[in-house]
Amino acid sequence: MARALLIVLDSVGCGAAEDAGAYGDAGSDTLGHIAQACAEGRGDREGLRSGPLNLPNLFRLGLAHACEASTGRPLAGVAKPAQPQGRWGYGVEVSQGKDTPSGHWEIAGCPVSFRWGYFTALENSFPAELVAGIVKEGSLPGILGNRHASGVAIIDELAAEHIRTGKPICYTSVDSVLQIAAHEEHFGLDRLYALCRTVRTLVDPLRIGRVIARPFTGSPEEGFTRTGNRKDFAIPPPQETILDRLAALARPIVTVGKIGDIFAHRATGVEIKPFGNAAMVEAALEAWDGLPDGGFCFVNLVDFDTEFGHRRDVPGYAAALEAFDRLVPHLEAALRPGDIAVITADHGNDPTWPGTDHTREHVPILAFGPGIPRTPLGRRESFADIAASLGIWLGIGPVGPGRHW
Ligand SMILES: O=P(O)(O)O[C@H]1O[C@H](CO)[C@@H](O)[C@H]1O
Ligand SMILES: [Mn+2]
Ligand SMILES: [Mn+2]
Repeated sequence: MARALLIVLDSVGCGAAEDAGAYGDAGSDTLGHIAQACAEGRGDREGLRSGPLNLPNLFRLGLAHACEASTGRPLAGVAKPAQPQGRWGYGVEVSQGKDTPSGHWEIAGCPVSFRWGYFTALENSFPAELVAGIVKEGSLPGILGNRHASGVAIIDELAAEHIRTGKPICYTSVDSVLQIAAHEEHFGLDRLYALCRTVRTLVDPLRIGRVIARPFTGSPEEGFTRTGNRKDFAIPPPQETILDRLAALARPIVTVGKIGDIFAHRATGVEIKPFGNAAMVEAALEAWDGLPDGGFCFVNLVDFDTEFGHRRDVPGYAAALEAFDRLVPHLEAALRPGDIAVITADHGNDPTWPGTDHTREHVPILAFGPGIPRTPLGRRESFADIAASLGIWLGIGPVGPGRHW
């Protein structure tokens, strides 16, 4: 029986979607602009990387073809192979929102049909009643922040005051999120998680997608660093996902990285959560090796987004792509006859774009495996085509409203 390996490269978009203008993102292009910057020498960083974007394995599977089909422009500085060895295409998001849950749920066969709640005010972002609720239910002396912010910057700015006062740092972004940063020792990690659970119930009526714990360590003298203990408290997907269908049929499921959090731990099987892209691929390969027939392994690689997209770090993003590319042959070697692997993304996060938020983009879709034909997938009108197709591949029928390939 077939097995399926689905890898989401978090934020690796391949060109502005037709509706990107409604998100302030017309012209954004995560992969295209990284390739362009690298071709022009703006992707160089001493000791890290230099030169044109070098992704020989992903290009061999059809990534450059997918980018060009999405934007109508070739990737700068990249010679694309004449005949890709994978099935390549790109997906268009139908859900309203350029956030991680929307992208992942749609990939899993559950597009988001409702509108998320957002905290749109840049300052004093949280309604007064909500702040009062957080303070009361969390037994807190108050909160800091209460505005739109980039996570690393707001910790640098407010961590000392947080330690002095015991007030957690609460902030948001253009996404449907309420993030809480607190010091692992001074405030306490378990206490931060408990606070996030409390706040989760408070923001449920506001349809906020995620409450995110952002623990950090350090001191004013040595500086502060976010740790790997980030935890997302998401609302569950509103309808069946491919995970639900597989779990109901007692199929083996392994989820790696943020997947468990994103699906509110519903039908997420054995959850593995190492820190960092390389460790996640390694853990996924190990789990895949022991995954029985009919099994599904669903992986999210978050570093592209968190470490480089939101930080608007082009050389860092390019280096992370190149590091992943070097692991692709290991993924290919791990596929047996009957297996399929799909590499895709959940939204864009163009590191050359103004601001620090996600960008509304198409995503690449690369499918490969020993028995997979090399015909193009073309343009897919929903990310949900992935769940529909993997459902068929796994013998459980198409899942969700997508059209299978
Ligand atoms: O700046 P940081 O804290 O990384 O926040 C980012 O992470 C959040 C969740 O992905 C996004 O909404 C974005 O604001
Ligand atoms: Mn994401
Ligand atoms: Mn993000």
